[in-house]
Amino acid sequence: SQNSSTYQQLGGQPKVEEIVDNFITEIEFDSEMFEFFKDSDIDRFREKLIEHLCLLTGGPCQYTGDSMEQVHGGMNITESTFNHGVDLFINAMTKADIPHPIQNKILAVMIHTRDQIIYH
Ligand code: HEM
Repeated sequence: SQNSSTYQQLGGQPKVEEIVDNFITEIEFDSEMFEFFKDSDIDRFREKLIEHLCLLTGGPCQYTGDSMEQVHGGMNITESTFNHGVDLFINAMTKADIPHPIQNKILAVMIHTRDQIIYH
């Protein structure tokens, strides 16, 4: 409905966690993406991405991680790598059975982080 948040529509915290876990699996099996994460603390990444996705979709969360610029600024992420990451995220949502209209709502808010993540 118009009055409920995207967070509620996608299924709340259990679904946010399922999407993030699926996304981590997608990254692990993708050599281009895994290269960026090979020295990362994946438990921290999981925790912060869950908070971030909850907040991004209007859920009752606080984000305690670093800013998108701080985290991604030194990584030289190209537009093509960013788009590839979005594709993996779509796979993660599809495997969590998120309906396509809800996927589109999530992508619409996520796209605002693009300029903070791509290398300029
Ligand atoms: C496809 C391009 C992307 C790449 C290659 C990438 C890469 C990374 C890497 C390697 C880390 C871990 C940093 C570390 O170990 O300290 C990270 C953290 C993170 N990323 Fe990305 N990322 C991408 C896109 C995104 C997008 C689209 C979002 C959200 C909309 C996002 C949200 C986050 C968050 C919330 C963290 C955790 C920040 C923290 O720990 O404080 N990333 N990213």
